[in-house]
Amino acid sequence: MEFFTLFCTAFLLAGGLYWFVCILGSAEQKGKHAVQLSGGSIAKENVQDNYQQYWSFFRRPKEIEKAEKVPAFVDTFYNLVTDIYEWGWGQSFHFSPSVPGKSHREATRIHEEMAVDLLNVKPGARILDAGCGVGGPMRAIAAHSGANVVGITINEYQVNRARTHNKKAGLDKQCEVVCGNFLQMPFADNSFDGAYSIEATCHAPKLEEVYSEIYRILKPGCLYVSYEWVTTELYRGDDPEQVEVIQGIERGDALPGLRSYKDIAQVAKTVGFEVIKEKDLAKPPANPWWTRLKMGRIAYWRNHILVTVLAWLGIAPKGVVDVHEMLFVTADYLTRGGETGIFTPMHMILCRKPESKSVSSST
Ligand SMILES: C=C(CC[C@@H](C)[C@H]1CC[C@H]2C3=CC[C@H]4[C@H](C)[C@@H](O)CC[C@]4(C)[C@H]3CC[C@]12C)C(C)C
Ligand SMILES: C[S@@+](CC[C@H](N)C(=O)[O-])C[C@H]1O[C@@H](n2cnc3c(N)ncnc32)[C@H](O)[C@@H]1O
Repeated sequence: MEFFTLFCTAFLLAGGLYWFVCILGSAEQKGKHAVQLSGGSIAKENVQDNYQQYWSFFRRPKEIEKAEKVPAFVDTFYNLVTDIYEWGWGQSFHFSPSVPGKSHREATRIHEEMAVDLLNVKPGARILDAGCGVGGPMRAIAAHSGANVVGITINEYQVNRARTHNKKAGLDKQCEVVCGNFLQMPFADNSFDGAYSIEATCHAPKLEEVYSEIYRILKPGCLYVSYEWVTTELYRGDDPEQVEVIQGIERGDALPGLRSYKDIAQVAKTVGFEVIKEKDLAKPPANPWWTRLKMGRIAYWRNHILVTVLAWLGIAPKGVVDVHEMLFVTADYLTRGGETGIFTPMHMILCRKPESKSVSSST
């Protein structure tokens, strides 16, 4: 009898633990499980040190001004956060307006499909995803449009994750992933029929550099759409509370400095684009994008306990607790940025590379 009681208790405890870690702990059906959390390409024992290194960029503000150091700093950031993002958010690392009656997953897909619809590309076209993450948008866009998508990301761990997901989804023929810097892309001039970037170019120290690269690889007459992270017309740089929110967003999201909405079209024109459309997709009638962050407050606490226990057991790297804590704080700054309207992660700009000027034949 005693053995039976012991057996039942152990069975219930093991079942409960499995449910807590694998069912509750995974917010997305196909995301990572909590037990698989890693530091990306960083060895388990070095995660904590790399987290400290990440913070040192902000402790010494001069470092961040050195533009050439930014891609390496962004790479470290994505080693630290990629698994947590996938586990707690899904395979698309961006926001989208909430859509009444639709799940987060559906709202995300709608936002991604809108990008490729704006590009007006035909099935079989070759399009670029600048800053592709683990490829959530790339797969949705390839499936929706029939285009062949080439994604580029600075982070090698994401390249491997994206390739694995592409294969699993049966989209590996249509989706290619390259590890590289979008400030110096390994692609020929005039070789793409369209390009998009979703919440990625905010990591570029100088927007001109990434926009001019995208301009270079696009065929004349083709379109580029970007969803940019910017401060809005409501942002006041002399209000300490607002400055704190914006700096909080920069620190928790590896941003070398948020730009103003006013700068985006200006930069696009400077590198040669014609600006066709510009719109903050977060503005009403769109529903708030930040509710998904707010509604997960209980889930955050559950995740925090889970991550702490897994690190204590030696299953997750120690530094993962710090990274999770940092994201928890960042979620609050992002929510405040959204609620006050001083920040948007979806300032959309649609541009065209002009048709090449016809060369008049000499007589
Ligand atoms: C475009 C970028 C990333 C945007 C978002 C995908 C991420 C920004 C903040 C992230 C998160 C914050 C809180 C985390 C939570 C504490 C954890 O338990 C589960 C994951 C989070 C919800 C996580 C998920 C991704 C974000 C929403 C930037 C970097 C340019
Ligand atoms: C917030 S994630 C968005 C990913 C993807 N667009 C999505 O929505 O799921 C930003 C992406 O930009 C990439 N990135 C940032 N700086 C980069 C650079 N200099 N070169 C290439 N990729 C970069 C990151 O590696 C990451 O994949």
